[in-house]
Amino acid sequence: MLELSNVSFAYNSDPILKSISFTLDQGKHLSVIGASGCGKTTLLEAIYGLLSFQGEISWGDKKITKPEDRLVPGEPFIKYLSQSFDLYPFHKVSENVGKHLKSIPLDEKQDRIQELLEMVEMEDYADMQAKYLSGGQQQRVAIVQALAQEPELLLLDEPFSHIDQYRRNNLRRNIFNYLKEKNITCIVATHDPTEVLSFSDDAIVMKEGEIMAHESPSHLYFNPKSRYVATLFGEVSEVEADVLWPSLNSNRKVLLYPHDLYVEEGATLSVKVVKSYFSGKDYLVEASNKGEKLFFNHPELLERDIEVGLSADYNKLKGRLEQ
Ligand SMILES: Nc1ncnc2c1ncn2[C@@H]1O[C@H](COP(=O)(O)OP(=O)(O)OP(=O)(O)O)[C@@H](O)[C@H]1O
Repeated sequence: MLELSNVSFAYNSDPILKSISFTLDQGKHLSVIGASGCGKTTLLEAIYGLLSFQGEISWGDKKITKPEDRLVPGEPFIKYLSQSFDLYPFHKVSENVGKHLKSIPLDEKQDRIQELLEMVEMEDYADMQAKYLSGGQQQRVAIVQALAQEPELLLLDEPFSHIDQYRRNNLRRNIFNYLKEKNITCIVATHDPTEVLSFSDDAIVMKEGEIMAHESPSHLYFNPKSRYVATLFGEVSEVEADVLWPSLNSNRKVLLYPHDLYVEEGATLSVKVVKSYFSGKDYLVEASNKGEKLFFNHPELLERDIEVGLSADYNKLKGRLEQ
């Protein structure tokens, strides 16, 4: 189990991590999400042992050391994939992967390199020098380098950020399924809601160096405690509950995702359409209500300036009323 207790860190006088505590069981996958600059990378660096943090981090009975305690900073049983890929540019892709397979007999090595490259759909590039790879291809090789050693704990910093949408889904399935099979514990810093919702057992939301929420992804999604949390999953509207459900007689507000709102004749929430954005299966409609921006999904294009009424299902959303 990974355990952080009261971990704090500052580069100068401004604290970047503020008393972070959580545990993560072996084999579980945790997403760390939050606005840019909230401290996700710094958290991964502290766990890997690259920073002189305060507090304590342990993996089972091993304490994570700090840079001053080691000749080469970083723990050998952890693999950290940072946002820079660090490939050897003049070496072939297969050699870049092979370097991370040190304790494997030579006759098994080629098969293992092939198997790993297939997982990220890079087997056709095995003999190419890394310097000729695109950014996304380099990232795919860096991912398999991280997997090659089968670490006990894997730390991934935005691991699919350079990979096109078309490949990303397949790669994510391959990689996270592989990690589960091998019982490798994993922490992923990400901005991508799909990584949180589809591939994590747990999620941590960070804001300005603090943990705002630590929950299962579905609980986080359906019960966001604040607009900040909900916004990490997409567009969010904040509406007075009274306007949507007058009989409630409440001055509380409710956070709504675009799919929570639907057009209904006679609905009490009246909005003016600003713009419709085609999103494939429907439109994301931006609208305005007394100067407040709102978003809802609609199956057809709605022209600018038309007025529509919007409803939302109270029974489904009552848990989301602000306290
Ligand atoms: N070497 C450094 N010296 C001083 N400040 C730093 C240094 N590295 C990072 N920071 C600051 O620490 C804060 C947290 O940065 P960090 O990279 O952890 O954020 P992040 O959540 O990973 O952001 P992003 O999502 O943009 O990658 C930022 O304000 C950043 O400017």
